[in-house]
Amino acid sequence: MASTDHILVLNTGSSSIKFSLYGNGASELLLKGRVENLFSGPTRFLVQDAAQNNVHEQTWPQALDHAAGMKALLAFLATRSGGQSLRAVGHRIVHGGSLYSGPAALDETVLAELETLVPLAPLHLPHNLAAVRAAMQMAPGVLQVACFDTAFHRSQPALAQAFALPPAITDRGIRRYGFHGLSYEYIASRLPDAEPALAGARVVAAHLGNGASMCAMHAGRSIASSMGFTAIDGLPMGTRCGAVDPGVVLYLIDQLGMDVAAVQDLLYLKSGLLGVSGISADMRELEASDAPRARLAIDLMVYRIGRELGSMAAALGGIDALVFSGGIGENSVALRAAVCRDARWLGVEIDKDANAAPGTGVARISAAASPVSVWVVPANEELMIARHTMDLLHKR
Ligand SMILES: Nc1ncnc2c1ncn2[C@@H]1O[C@H](COP(=O)(O)OP(=O)(O)O)[C@@H](O)[C@H]1O
Ligand SMILES: CC(=O)OP(=O)(O)O
Ligand SMILES: [Mg+2]
Repeated sequence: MASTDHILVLNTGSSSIKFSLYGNGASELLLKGRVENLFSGPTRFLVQDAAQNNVHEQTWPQALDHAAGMKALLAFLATRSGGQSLRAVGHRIVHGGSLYSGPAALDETVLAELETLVPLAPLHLPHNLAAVRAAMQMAPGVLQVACFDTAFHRSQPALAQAFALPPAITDRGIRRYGFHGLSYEYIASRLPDAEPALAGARVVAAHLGNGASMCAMHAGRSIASSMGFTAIDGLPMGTRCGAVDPGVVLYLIDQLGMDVAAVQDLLYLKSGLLGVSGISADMRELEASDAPRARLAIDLMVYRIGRELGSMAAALGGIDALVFSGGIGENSVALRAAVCRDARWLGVEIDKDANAAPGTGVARISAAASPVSVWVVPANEELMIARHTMDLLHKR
């Protein structure tokens, strides 16, 4: 590799590990890779260069866990020269609690603090922290930076972060945080390039991937999020239920005799698209299925997105733009069409052809006369992490 000043970014999600390697600070993408289908299998590891040529491909007939996925990823990175110019590793850390409102250099003290937040993000934080430890071992002495999903939402008004609970409870950090902040921050950074007027606009963005949430942004700052204390709140997701009446949890424990582990397993891993359909957590499989329960799972997701959109518009006092991102938001033509159909009352008018083929970059998919513009913005949490990591590196 000719370039220097490499930054490695690790994005450990609930079912995948993504990485990006940047050269010359964060300005040049060198490699991008993804270990996917962890737990569900068959696990696949694909690495592409900046021109999207496949440079490494590996599949396993079975399902790998995060540790085995990380091992394969590190083994691949070890085969690449340029390790000597690795300046920093940036990590996506899903929860920063009330402790962190911006990127932080990772050390044992910070790791110990983050360990205390594991119950707030049981599907993500253990894997995030394991990735940090693996990277520390791979590159001892290299700066490791935590970039938090929650940080972008700390600008929300106090009311948006509050639960109607007594202070004795809320003082213990039990409040709304919001997630997918790195994705929303990236979206906020891209929209003004596409349409300068959006810099000061009221925007609702939907990050619809395995985890799914929505965010209301005003002038590029988060003012409300569909996710709250944990990443189960809000929309139904691949395997997570989204918002349920808290009375359901009490009933599960008190009347159905479920213990905490069983409730956690149900709400985080056996609900959402998978739970409702009984078929799959994968939107592609549900869209390809004729089963009525597959249809129901998709309809429920679309319905909840519509309800949440109304709530976000209320928080913003109106809406100027709607953005789709994440694996489902970027790729499901049918879901975008259904959400926009239900949002006509807000002034959303989609352009059918543009929606059917938005292309690969930031794309406008609304009709020219639509009062609310609609956009597809491919998610890029990794670039946001690389930028934050470079900033912290320069400050040191
Ligand atoms: N062409 C497609 N059509 C519909 N859904 C898709 C398509 N491609 C990917 N998806 C969906 O995107 C979701 C995964 O989103 P992604 O953002 O990649 O996940 P993660 O949160 O793990 O990063 C899955 O439900 C998958 O089915
Ligand atoms: C916060 C969250 O839900 O993340 P992911 O989409 O990676 O599961
Ligand atoms: Mg995701």
